[in-house]
Amino acid sequence: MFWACDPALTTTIVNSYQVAGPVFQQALTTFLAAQCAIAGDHLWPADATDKVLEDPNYDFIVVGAGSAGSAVANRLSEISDWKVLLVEAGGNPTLATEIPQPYYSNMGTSEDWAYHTEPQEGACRAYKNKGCAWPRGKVLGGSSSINLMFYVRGNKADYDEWAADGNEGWSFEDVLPYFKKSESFMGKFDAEATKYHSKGGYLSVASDDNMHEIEDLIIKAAVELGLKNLTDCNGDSQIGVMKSFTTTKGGTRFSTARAFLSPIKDRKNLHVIKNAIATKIVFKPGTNIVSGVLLNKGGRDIAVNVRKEVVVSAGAINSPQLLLLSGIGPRKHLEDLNIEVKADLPVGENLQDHLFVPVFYTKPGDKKATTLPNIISTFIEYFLHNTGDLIDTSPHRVIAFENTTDPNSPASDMQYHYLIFPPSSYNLLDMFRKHGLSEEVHDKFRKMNENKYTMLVYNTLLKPKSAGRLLLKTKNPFDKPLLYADYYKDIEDLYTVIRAFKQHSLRLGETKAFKESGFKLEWIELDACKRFDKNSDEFLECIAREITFSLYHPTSTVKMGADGDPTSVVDTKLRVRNVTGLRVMDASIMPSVIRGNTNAPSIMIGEKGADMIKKHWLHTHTEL
Ligand SMILES: Cc1cc2nc3c(=O)[nH]c(=O)nc-3n(C[C@H](O)[C@H](O)[C@H](O)COP(=O)(O)OP(=O)(O)OC[C@H]3O[C@@H](n4cnc5c(N)ncnc54)[C@H](O)[C@@H]3O)c2cc1C
Repeated sequence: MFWACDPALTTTIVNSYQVAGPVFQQALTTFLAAQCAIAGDHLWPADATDKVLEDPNYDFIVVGAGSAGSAVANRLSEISDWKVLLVEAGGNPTLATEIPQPYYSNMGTSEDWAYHTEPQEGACRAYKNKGCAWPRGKVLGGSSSINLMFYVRGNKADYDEWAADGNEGWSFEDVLPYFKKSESFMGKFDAEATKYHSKGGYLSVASDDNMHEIEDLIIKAAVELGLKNLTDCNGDSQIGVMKSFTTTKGGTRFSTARAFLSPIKDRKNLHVIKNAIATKIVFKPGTNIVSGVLLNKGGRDIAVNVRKEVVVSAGAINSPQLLLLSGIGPRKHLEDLNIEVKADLPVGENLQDHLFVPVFYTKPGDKKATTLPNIISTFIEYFLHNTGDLIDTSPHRVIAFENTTDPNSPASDMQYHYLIFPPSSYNLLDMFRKHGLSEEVHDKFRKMNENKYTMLVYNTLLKPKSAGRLLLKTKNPFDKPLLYADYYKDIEDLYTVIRAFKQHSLRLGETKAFKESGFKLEWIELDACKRFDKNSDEFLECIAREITFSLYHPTSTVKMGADGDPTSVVDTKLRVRNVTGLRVMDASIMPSVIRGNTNAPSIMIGEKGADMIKKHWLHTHTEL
């Protein structure tokens, strides 16, 4: 029970403040009601553990209620004859997940799987444990409940490249209807928007006419550097600078839990079991035909049977982990762990991600915004009036895309984000500590941010040539898998980041807009990079290898590919090869990571995958 929604508790709390007078009591009541309205348990489907125990037989079992899984469960349960079970390792969204602005506050909480990459020589060197932080949502809505809410679909070329590699049905033209199907676009429908956006879907996509002065500044500076000012990176062209659309509505985050689960929370044929982990896919004895899933809830094993199909939507880390635990993966790796091999497939290979390296700009400022009374009044304003700084992700909404080798190419190789930290904001939320960076970086960032606005330009490598891999550490489903990011394994990736520094991020300081604003380039003086001249490539390389970050977009570990593609795990209908009754639908199936943020594409994959299942079972009625 979310405490602010409990009438008895609310009355007790309010009554205990009688001495403060009726006005205060009224304010407190409104405050508690607002909290309940934002994140109360009544908003989400109830937990169905009792129903599962009573009758553990389903037509479909969907593992993971994240970006893709929530969409899949919703669409499959539209067929009232189908009994659908959605299994989620986490619980309900919380107040912290639902307030848009302090998104990094969810890192390291119980709503985060909190993965870290394995130490590697050439990147993530400035982290305490030498591995980059890979947060993943462990909550209804999955990573869409803890993400930064940018609504970006990627570049048309991404999908056309997938199709050109033999993934029939996955060109941009093929996937656009599924992006539109999921979407309830809240911006203006001009000619371009009408082509690319739609109103009828579940997912609110917000476009805000208000421009924060810092957003305006960044756009002006980027335009000075030659980028076009666009209104929509999901429109005709992606290359340029713009204010991103966001998955927010009415002052709250619009996760896929809010979009796809909340409106159907009482649907009779959809059961949602929460805080339950799928530990193994089960097969009919002596066959490769899937018969169900083994779950673990609070230490208790629960076997659930499936009549039609299991859909794994546990994300790019947990989906391959579950397949490997179930005997689907590289033979040698499985045999080394004494796991019976069901299908010898390259699960966990081809791990791709977007890394970013920050460049810092600072300007003197007043600490006032981050003093305790100010923070409290900001929260009060949010709860009582649903206005103020917390209602959206302003002023962090600007993004830019460019191709650093060919300015005329329609396909980007770099994306820029710009995050602004008010003076002393580390007191409120220390992004560097949350990510596990060393005390040295943390202390130097604090010093930098003490009396200054600090802008971090995220130089994000969009089309990495390097790929890593995921392996099981042990066959215990509760042990985290080993994540080898292998950033910069292909040295071209490092060169692209350095080019981006020189073409964009370092040049921002030379623009009239930045000069007038007072923002100046400032480096964190890392001991490891001290010996290099700041104008040299060696210095930039050092920075790129020390303070490497993940932009939280791991993909492609259960790669989709055409028949005959030995690197693929699923076919173009997302069916796991050499196994019957099992599909994977989430970011892990992307043949290669798309040039943009990965939430909207994961939802699209869920929409398209669910449609494939419907077409199969409703129109052909054949066994898979
Ligand atoms: C901090 C952060 C910021 C980001 N910012 C953005 C952004 O601004 N815009 C954007 O487009 N993208 C962003 N992303 C990326 C985007 O959110 C993800 O790529 C996307 O949500 C992935 O969707 P998915 O369905 O593949 O997996 P997820 O959404 O991660 O869903 C997987 C779900 O499966 C559950 N699960 C896992 N294993 C099991 C199991 N064994 N049993 C039961 N349940 C299980 C998980 O708990 C989770 O709920 C961000 C991600 C993070 C973490």
